[in-house]
Amino acid sequence: MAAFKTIDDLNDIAGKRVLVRVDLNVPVKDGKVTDTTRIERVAPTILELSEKGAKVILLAHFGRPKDGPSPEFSLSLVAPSVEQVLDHAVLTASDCIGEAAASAVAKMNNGDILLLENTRFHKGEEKNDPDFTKALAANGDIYVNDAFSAAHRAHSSTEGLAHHLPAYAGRTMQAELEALEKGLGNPVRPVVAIVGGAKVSTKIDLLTNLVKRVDALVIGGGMANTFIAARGTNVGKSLCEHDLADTAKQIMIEAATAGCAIVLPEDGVVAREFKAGAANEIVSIEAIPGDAMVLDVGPKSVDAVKAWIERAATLVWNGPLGAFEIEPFDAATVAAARYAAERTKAGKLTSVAGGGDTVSALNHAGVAEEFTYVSTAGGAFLEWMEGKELPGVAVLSR
Ligand SMILES: Nc1ncnc2c1ncn2[C@@H]1O[C@H](COP(=O)(O)OP(=O)(O)O)[C@@H](O)[C@H]1O
Ligand SMILES: O=C(OP(=O)(O)O)[C@H](O)COP(=O)(O)O
Repeated sequence: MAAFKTIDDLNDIAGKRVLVRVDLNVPVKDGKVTDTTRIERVAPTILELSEKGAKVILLAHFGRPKDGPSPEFSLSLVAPSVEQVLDHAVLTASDCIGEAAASAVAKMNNGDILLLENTRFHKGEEKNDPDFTKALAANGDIYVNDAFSAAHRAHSSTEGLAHHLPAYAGRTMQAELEALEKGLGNPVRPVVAIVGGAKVSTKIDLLTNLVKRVDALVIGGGMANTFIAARGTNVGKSLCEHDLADTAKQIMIEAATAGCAIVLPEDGVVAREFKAGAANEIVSIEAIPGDAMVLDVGPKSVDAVKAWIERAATLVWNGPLGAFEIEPFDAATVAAARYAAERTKAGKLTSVAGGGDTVSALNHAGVAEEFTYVSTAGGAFLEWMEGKELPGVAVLSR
């Protein structure tokens, strides 16, 4: 029996208003969704509830809007892709609470699917504010959380709602937890983690505990620049969070104590513009020009990453090694992903990767299907790896 209630515990839901928290935080370029994996993963829950006659009301965040509603962060950009993936009409509302939401819900027929606007357009969402949570709850009879990738956030729509409405785990939430437990519950050593990407400040703290659980931590992407700068190396105009230098140093100390190798890039591919085809050169990591930025790790670093993948029995990967969306800065991520896929196919490696952009990068490399398991979650996946309790999961527990 699952540790929490699932959709199997829901009976007679025809006509019931079911608030379903999904993660629609998908990569978008020029106003178009570039990877629909997260939508595909939540589709079974949405369609199952709709087929059972529920009024399915989708709640989601999109990006990190700072100052209330803005077109850039509107879920109306994502709605057409949701409709396409579901092959079902999707109604929309211009707000997730108040009159706009209530009147859209009142017009729903059994089986309809409605996508409410970005929950983060309200400050109350991230504060898990009880009044905001009540306003969300007013539109539902039942709450289903299918957003494992947002379950590390104790927000109104990911945690608060479970205190107001009968709460259930969706199919993806259930499947993610089961698959991670199966693949990483008792990982075969050596365990190598690759962490890269751009969300440095929200992920760097996680590394303090991760180094106690893995044998090597390979750092790439924007995360690597922060570590290299902490060591005193000039990183030019690279994406780097200089104020996290002390955290980075502390992680290196924790790693040494725990016997975890920290692997930083030896070389980088630098450019002066963040755009596809920008003029670029390979430089030693100690010689980054002051007016340039590292957009990918270099060939020597790729060899080192591959050597660590070869040594690993289990690979855990979150965050691309470079700005993979713009060629040629996808080279290291693609090479490492293909090598990990090759080792997995040969039966030498259990490979588990997670994160919205990481999934997109693996799809770009053409190997997502060949990994042992690909989670939709990045930060939540790393926190799960650390052994931390995820608020969105804990609140569903029986
Ligand atoms: N060196 C770099 N400089 C700038 N951006 C980078 C660099 N390396 C990776 N990125 C960016 O990191 C982003 C993905 O990071 P992140 O959101 O942390 O991953 P995920 O969504 O998989 O958890 C991508 O958009 C990629 O372009
Ligand atoms: O994309 C997400 O995180 P991830 O990139 O760490 O997987 C989730 O939707 C959570 O988003 P947030 O990190 O803005 O809270």
